[in-house]
Amino acid sequence: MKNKYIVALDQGTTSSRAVLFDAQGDLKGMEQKEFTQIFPQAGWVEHDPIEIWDSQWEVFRRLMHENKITLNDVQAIGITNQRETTVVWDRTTGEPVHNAIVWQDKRTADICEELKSKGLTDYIKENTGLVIDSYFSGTKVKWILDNIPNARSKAQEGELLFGTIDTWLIWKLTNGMVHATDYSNASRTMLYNIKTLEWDKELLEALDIPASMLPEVKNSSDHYGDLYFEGENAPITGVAGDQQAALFGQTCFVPGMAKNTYGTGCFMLMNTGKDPVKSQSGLLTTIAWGLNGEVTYALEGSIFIAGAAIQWLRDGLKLIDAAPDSAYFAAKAGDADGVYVVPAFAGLGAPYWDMYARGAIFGLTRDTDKNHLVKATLESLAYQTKDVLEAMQKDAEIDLKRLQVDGGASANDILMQFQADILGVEVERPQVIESTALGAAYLAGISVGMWRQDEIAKTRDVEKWFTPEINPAKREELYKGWKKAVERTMGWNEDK
Ligand SMILES: Nc1ncnc2c1ncn2[C@@H]1O[C@H](COP(=O)(O)OP(=O)(O)O)[C@@H](O)[C@H]1O
Ligand SMILES: O=P(O)(O)OC[C@H](O)CO
Repeated sequence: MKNKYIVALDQGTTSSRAVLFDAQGDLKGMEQKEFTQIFPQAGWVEHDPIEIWDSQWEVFRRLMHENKITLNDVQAIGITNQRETTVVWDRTTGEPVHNAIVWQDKRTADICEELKSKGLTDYIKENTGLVIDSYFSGTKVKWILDNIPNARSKAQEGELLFGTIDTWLIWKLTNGMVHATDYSNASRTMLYNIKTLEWDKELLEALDIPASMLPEVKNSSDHYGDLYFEGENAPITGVAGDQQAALFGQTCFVPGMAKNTYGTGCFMLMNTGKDPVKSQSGLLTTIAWGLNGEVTYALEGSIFIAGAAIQWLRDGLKLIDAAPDSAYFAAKAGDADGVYVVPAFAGLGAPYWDMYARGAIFGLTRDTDKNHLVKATLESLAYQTKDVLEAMQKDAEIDLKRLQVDGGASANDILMQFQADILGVEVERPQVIESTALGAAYLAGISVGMWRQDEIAKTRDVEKWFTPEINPAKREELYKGWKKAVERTMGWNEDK
């Protein structure tokens, strides 16, 4: 009889994690490893798929050894991943034909323009729930097939496979036996029809992508295959994109419930139930998860740069030694004193969708110092979140009373307090801010009968609430400045 642990493998944009949960959903151990970010030229971002795999396998092994467990103690394994990031590999050798093209990569802006000029904007919105943007996988696959010698002919002969990172990991974990993804990841490819729940033939044709490259799409809670390690095995039974997994981990099971995850980027998702809600305000319609053949939809506001702006303070400007230090300098500043940082380093996502926007700092005076810059950068995460929340309230026609937060940067109290202030709604931080891994664990555990969805919600614990403290006039004045700043960054790179 196996003991009751679940292992979640969380493959994020900057690091791979393996997380151990017990039967109560309590976090019992975590191992993490950063991997190389490759920037071949301005606007391009790549990862080495082999390094991704090696780092994920290393943290898994470390987790098992550090916690002195074997797969005999593990009921099931969940996988969650940075979404959209695209890997194409050889079916026979298992070798990637190119580095993974990361979700932040802007090289396919021209392919996006072509799709727009073919009049596909409405079709794509209607059927995939997405806007045409280089963010999604479809144009990245086309770029690889167009640019890597012999790739298209090999793909046409059925020799190449495409996958997002979940699919790549499942393939590696099962020794090339399983080529599959889940509904939530499929819905981020811009190749998947979220209404018919099939790969979309018209889009495959428009992008010249052979259907033979595509993975099978399964429930998020389902048996994907088995992982073997040191003579024992455990089933892989949960798979979801990291943002959808976080929505599940935050137990946002009822339509109208929303969470915001502050990682490299920042992603707000609201459960909208069994019917897709079409956004009129620059949000995405996406699949939250699929359970027992039935999908739940979500509205999503995707912000490309959030914690990455704090990394920029650390690695680019060298203003801080570590991300948590941002709280110390921001506290010294008090307020940003009219300074606004718009971190549009990778264009702007929701609700603006401007691939050509670039970052800028506004409102500098002779008095501006390091502390103001740090505070303004932290504030930019909160302002971007407000942009998205306003759009979401409009689309879903609801007034959100509280926002459930998680992810690395949600640990920052100064940021969370400013977030509550600028939104004018309560911000609620759970005990486990690793909601992404928890969500993947829940999906895996449900599949093997360890948990029931209706029981999970009762186990969620809140660690801290942040209540709005500034007056509405001040809030409005600050936000007006932000909107003005954003406007001035838009289209900056259009002529390049
Ligand atoms: N205390 C903090 N204050 C502000 N930002 C933070 C803090 N801790 C971590 N971060 C930021 O959060 C991000 C890491 O969060 P994480 O959830 O691990 O992201 P990901 O899954 O995208 O790799 C980094 O970009 C880092 O700069
Ligand atoms: O790796 P994260 O946590 O920054 O998430 C990335 C998103 O999945 C991109 O859509």
